[in-house]
Amino acid sequence: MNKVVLVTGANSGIGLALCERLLTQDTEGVQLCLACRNMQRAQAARSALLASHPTAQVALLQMDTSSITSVFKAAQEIKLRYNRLDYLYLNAGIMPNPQFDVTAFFKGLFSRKIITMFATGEGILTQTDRITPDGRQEVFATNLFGHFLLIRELEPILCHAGRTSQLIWTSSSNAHRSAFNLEDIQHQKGTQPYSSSKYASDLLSLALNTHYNKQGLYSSVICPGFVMTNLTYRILPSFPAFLWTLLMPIFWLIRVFTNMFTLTPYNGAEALFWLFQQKPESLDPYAKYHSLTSALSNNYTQPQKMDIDLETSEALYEKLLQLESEERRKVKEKQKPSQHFHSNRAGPLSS
Ligand SMILES: NC(=O)C1=CN([C@@H]2O[C@H](COP(=O)(O)OP(=O)(O)OC[C@H]3O[C@@H](n4cnc5c(N)ncnc54)[C@H](OP(=O)(O)O)[C@@H]3O)[C@@H](O)[C@H]2O)C=CC1
Ligand SMILES: CC(C)=CCC[C@@H](C)[C@H]1CC[C@H]2C3=C(CC[C@]12C)[C@@]1(C)CCC(=O)C[C@@H]1CC3
Repeated sequence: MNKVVLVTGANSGIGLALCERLLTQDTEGVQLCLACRNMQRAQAARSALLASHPTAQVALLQMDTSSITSVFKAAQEIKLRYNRLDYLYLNAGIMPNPQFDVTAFFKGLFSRKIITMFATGEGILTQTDRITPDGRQEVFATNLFGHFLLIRELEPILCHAGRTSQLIWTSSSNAHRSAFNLEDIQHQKGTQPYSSSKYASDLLSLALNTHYNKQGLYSSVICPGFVMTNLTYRILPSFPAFLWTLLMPIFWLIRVFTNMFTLTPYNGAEALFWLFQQKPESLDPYAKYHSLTSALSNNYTQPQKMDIDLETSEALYEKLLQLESEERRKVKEKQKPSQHFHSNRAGPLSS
């Protein structure tokens, strides 16, 4: 039976490279669904995939992970289209308005933390977040909460007796405990919403394993390394794309010191692809699976223990469940007037 694979943020960068790799390995055996916010970009991605794999099954789905209504609507559509979902890649992500601290960067160059700085971006990046029309912090909503709601909505097709399904989060080496605060899970107060959202995804993955493993659903976290994509190009907006290309020899040199400079989306997708081939029961819920590229350009995947604990992961899970109830209540409130006219029809969000 074909494996059904859904990838969020699949129209570019690491998500698109993963789709290409999945089809290259098994064109006929995979039913791909690209979940994207922009259908024009999604169409372009589909055409590119079909150009190299003309017989592949590639479907498109409109979903904006920052919008509660869009996520609920997309989940309904997925449940109508598929009666099983084998892999759900939670890959869509943003880092809006990044500010690159040039002074900290030059200080870092002459400190003992130079390798860590290049591997994680620690200490040199901050962001200014925005509020979504739903009233949530945009980075939290896009990178974490929209995905959480999607998983909860897709529970019936993810959890099946007698078979397993996998959730695979694209996290980051930039995920730090210090950026995350249980009292401010949306990161309203700080300047590192990206790091906070990625650390929250590490915690949430652990909690999902605690709550869903017995139903055959497993969650893992990967880090793609540092990859040149739209997300990273925006970090230095005044830096045109060709200057990034000119920096490539320096980046290849840095690879001698840190194998986290995977640089291409293909290399960055290594761990995502590797997890596709693993038995989920054999994976470590406390590990982050890193895509790594050696100085000689060999790709491999390596697990590294995450700086997370069960207690914090459970506390975050509880808070997310509370937010979920709030959102469901709001949606029901909005539906109330129209219920008058459609009294006997169960609404898409009635679960
Ligand atoms: N590049 C890197 O070095 C690293 C990246 N990552 C993570 O990898 C993931 C993929 O990013 P990457 O490939 O680098 O960057 P890209 O910007 O190329 O890809 C991000 C994808 O997410 C989509 N997306 C963004 N916001 C939303 C939204 N609200 N709803 C639906 N889709 C959305 C984008 O769509 P659109 O094209 O419409 O913007 C795009 O398809 C992200 O989670 C990122 O945090 C982690 C570590 C390092
Ligand atoms: C020579 C020169 C101008 C170097 C600039 C390098 C920095 C812009 C990068 C060094 C490490 C990079 C990095 C990221 C962004 C760009 C760097 C800071 C990320 C934070 C991007 C998003 C992630 O999820 C993790 C990345 C870690 C490394």
